[in-house]
Amino acid sequence: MEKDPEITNDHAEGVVTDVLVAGFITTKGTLNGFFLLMMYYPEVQRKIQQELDEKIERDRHPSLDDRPELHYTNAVILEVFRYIRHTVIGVPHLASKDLEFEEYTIPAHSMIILNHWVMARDDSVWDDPYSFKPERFLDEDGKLVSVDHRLRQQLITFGIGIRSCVGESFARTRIFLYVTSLLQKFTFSPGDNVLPPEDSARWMTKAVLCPQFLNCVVEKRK
Ligand code: HEM
Repeated sequence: MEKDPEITNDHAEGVVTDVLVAGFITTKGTLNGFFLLMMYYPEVQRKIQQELDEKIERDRHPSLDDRPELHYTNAVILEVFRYIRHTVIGVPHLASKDLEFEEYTIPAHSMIILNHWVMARDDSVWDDPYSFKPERFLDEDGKLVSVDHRLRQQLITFGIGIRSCVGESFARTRIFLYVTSLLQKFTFSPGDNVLPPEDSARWMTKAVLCPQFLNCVVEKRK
């Protein structure tokens, strides 16, 4: 604003709101969902910790270089994206010209909104879509299926095309680092707390879906 008089308070507020809404709330929502599911599925949490113990020594912090080795952990993160699907719909787009798609004609200037929720639960794509199954992203050798695998192509958590999420790489790397750093050192359990519903359809609807509350016990691992 100091250098360019055309940049106004409105622009600055817009950028801050974008980063807060598009960046913070979405990433926080994924992490809320992730740790909530770890409490619903303690055996999944244990398997991640086991993988971390095998692949990373306890006195070394996990880093992005460890990412290709942590197949199970990566599969769980992907399944959390699919299962909670907290960014229910995409950002509205406008058809720039008349389009033909299957039996539909979409006139120019129509608003197009992707329904991520339905896509993440489409039973013609996902086997048993209402179950939390990280193994669906692993092959028979327990390795993460490659990015061009049918299921990973169908999981468009961050949208698709030139207007897809600009924060995708930032979000994916931060989520990996949070998850691995925390589970390497701590175990999450409900203790005496009541957990919010596992089903994200019963969470609060804000800019994204988020659990109403999340209280838990965090214990240092021995
Ligand atoms: C788990 C975290 C995140 C999820 C699930 C997510 C998801 C999405 C989705 C579905 C879209 C719409 C894409 C489309 O319409 O095709 C989007 C757009 C966007 N995201 Fe993210 N996002 C996340 C994190 C972030 C972060 C960390 C930032 C920035 C720091 C960010 C900034 C944006 C912006 C600016 C757009 C609009 C892009 C455009 O219209 O060109 N997002 N995001």
